[in-house]
Amino acid sequence: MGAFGSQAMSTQLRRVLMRRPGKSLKAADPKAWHYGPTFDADRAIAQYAEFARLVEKSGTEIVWMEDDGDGLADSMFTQDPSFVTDHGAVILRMGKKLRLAEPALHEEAYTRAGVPILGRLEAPGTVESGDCVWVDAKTLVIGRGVRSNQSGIDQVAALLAPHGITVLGFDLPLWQGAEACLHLMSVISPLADDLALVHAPLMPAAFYFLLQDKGIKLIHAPEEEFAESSGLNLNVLPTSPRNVIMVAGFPGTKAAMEAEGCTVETFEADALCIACEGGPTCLTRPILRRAA
Ligand SMILES: NC(=O)NCCC[C@H](N)C(=O)O
Repeated sequence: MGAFGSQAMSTQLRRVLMRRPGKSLKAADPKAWHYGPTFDADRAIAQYAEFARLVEKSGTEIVWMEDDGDGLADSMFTQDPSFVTDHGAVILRMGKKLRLAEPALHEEAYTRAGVPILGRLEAPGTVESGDCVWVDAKTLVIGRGVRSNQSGIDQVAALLAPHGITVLGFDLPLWQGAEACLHLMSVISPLADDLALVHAPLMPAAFYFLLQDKGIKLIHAPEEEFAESSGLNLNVLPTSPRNVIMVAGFPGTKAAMEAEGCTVETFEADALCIACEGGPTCLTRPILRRAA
């Protein structure tokens, strides 16, 4: 059996599922996929390679899936179709219809990698893991919004309850509409057990107060950088507590994290993350996070 278990957001990343963009991204119709004006598949592929290099440099093992031209352009965003608990992987059901085939690809990859399957979501339930945040090892928050619905949240809660895990659902706003991508992780990136980067105006109020009650310090990312990047300035991947990878070009956000003791690495991602609406956390599905 392969190593797995990830009921944390910033503990040392050891093993991660990623899918290298290729033929499907090159063939993608930007209008159909809701990709923005800076989309350029060849540049996106090159920017992804640099991101993968940074992940590997952190000492993380990458379990690879390849894009052989199945048409699933968004499947490089491996954060969303599944998540991994200490008891196995949960295979989700996507809210974005163009992504419905992706969870089956994750299930195949987990089977190859020796990760057991804890359960699968069924229609009409939808949950995308970009909406899921562990606030501690026994509490999973899910943002109910354009991608994740109550049926999906109930199904995840039923799968996790036997393992002593509580699931809390909090409402997200519609913001830029049903076609755009606003996940719970679009408004927060946990950076350490006691620290998170946030865009408070779009946070569910109950979630904001829960983090405050838990004594988690919130860094408020500069509003103008959030607006300029459609939120990709704060989609930051911790490879270990206070060691993070972010999209280049947002000096105010970077400085705010450095002021709290974070070490920040950046990569150019205008054609990849900004255009395709997903940042470094979205490009990775942690399989194992474990402290030394
Ligand atoms: N967790 C994330 O925020 N994932 C980003 C997914 C972007 C992708 N274009 C989507 O719309 O699903």
